[in-house]
Amino acid sequence: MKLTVVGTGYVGLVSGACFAELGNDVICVDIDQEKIAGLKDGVMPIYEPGLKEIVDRNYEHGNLKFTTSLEAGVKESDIIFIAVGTPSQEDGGADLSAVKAVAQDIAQYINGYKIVIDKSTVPVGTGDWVEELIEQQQEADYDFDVVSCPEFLREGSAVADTMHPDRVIIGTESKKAADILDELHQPFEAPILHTDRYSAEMIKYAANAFLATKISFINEIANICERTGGDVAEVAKGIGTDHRISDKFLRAGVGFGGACFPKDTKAITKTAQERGYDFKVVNSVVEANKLQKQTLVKKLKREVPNLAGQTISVLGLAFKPNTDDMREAPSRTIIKQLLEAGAQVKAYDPIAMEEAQGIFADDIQYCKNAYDAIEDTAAVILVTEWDEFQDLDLDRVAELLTNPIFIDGRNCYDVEEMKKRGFTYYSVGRPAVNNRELAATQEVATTE
Ligand SMILES: NC(=O)C1=CN([C@@H]2O[C@H](COP(=O)(O)OP(=O)(O)OC[C@H]3O[C@@H](n4cnc5c(N)ncnc54)[C@H](O)[C@@H]3O)[C@@H](O)[C@H]2O)C=CC1
Ligand SMILES: O=C(O)[C@H]1O[C@H](OP(=O)(O)OP(=O)(O)OC[C@H]2O[C@@H](n3ccc(=O)[nH]c3=O)[C@H](O)[C@@H]2O)[C@H](O)[C@@H](O)[C@@H]1O
Repeated sequence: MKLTVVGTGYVGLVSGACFAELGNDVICVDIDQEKIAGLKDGVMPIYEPGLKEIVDRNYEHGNLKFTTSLEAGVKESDIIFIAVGTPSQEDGGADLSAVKAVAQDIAQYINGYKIVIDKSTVPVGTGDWVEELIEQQQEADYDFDVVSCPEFLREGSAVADTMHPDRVIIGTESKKAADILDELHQPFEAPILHTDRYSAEMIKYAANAFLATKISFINEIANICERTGGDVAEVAKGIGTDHRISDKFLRAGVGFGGACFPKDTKAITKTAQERGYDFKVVNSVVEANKLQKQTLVKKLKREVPNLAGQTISVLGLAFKPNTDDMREAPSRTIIKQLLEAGAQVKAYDPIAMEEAQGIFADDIQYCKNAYDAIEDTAAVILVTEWDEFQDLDLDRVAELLTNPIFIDGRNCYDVEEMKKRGFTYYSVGRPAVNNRELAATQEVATTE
């Protein structure tokens, strides 16, 4: 089939490349000329494992094309995916200006029956006004259908998620569009759910809000474990074996970040509020997440109450491993807190260093590896659980630190092991190892 994907970001590029890989002719359109020129030269605008191979292969084969011309994209394809960004506005609502711009362009260039698919995450009802806009602004009277097919890929595993989705949602009441889209999605061999357009739009927000709720829930259980005793990893395992709960998305940590959970939780509460409904659960999820991002520096301050003039190392800047995306990354809150307290920051991330320079400029020191970041610092804060941070040479880490203080935001290390090695070790929802208290206990033990 002939497809056009408008917006060559994570979703547009990955889904465009995957549809091409499955034998379709795909045109990827973007207004960003530099991005399109780079893609034509084989330069990926994002770091995503496995993506470059698929893009290169299909570009060379001629069934994946890149252009800035939406006119060509609309005229040459029967199916047009809208995959532009829908970032948060100041009030938390979704900024739909890019979706509107694309809808206007589609109206201008439509030249026959088209299926316009909204793949961007958009509030319920967006499909209605996209349809109205195209209907009112097109010059002729071409038939078209507007369908909601939300995307569920995760960054870092986007290619695998796209190729093997848990399900495909097709939100339309048009039988013609549904039949064509069934055929398009057949090769994914995934369950296809047909819904009306409103439900499809809501499914996306409900899914993200629910997953975010699981994370904030387990983070709060972790915070309580720290006060009562108990190990949150054991608790997560204990509740996760109940199939009704499942063990997925129950890793306590430093709060969720990224391009979607933060913005989509705010957008769904905003939509509810606009309709006179206070979405209490998700409002609390947002609030709990904001506080969670601040917990690591609070733990550090228990050991180093005055951070002014101290140098602290931060391991991991991306919001999660296997991506260079730093949108709403917890590292940003942590570094801001450290700088405001007068500390200096040495940071390292395996992939996101360039991205980080665009954000922190000269405010922090960029290091060439984890050990370089740790050297001569008063404490290390592990923020993103990249593989290479889960297997550090701990003796070397202890030697390089001026104080063996290790704040682990992702529970990468074993508490007993860290105790044995003499670290002051704080993790999330597990017992802390505090050298001062340890020394005191040992003293008591010796005197007794
Ligand atoms: N990033 C992710 O993992 C996921 C994102 N989503 C949703 O998909 C949508 C897209 O997200 P991302 O791919 O992350 O966005 P992005 O910000 O990475 O990319 C959006 C692209 O759209 C382009 N664009 C903006 N206006 C345009 C226009 N008028 N014509 C052509 N191109 C235009 C931009 O230049 C940019 O390249 C959002 O609604 C997001 O919530 C859904 C699932 C996963
Ligand atoms: O709408 C979107 O854009 C996407 O948002 C998330 O995907 P993504 O943000 O790429 O990454 P996740 O793996 O979901 O992680 C999000 C955040 O939650 C955190 N997280 C995740 C899982 C967990 O158990 N604990 C936890 O703290 C991660 O560290 C990260 O900061 C969803 O998982 C995707 O299904 C969805 O398509």
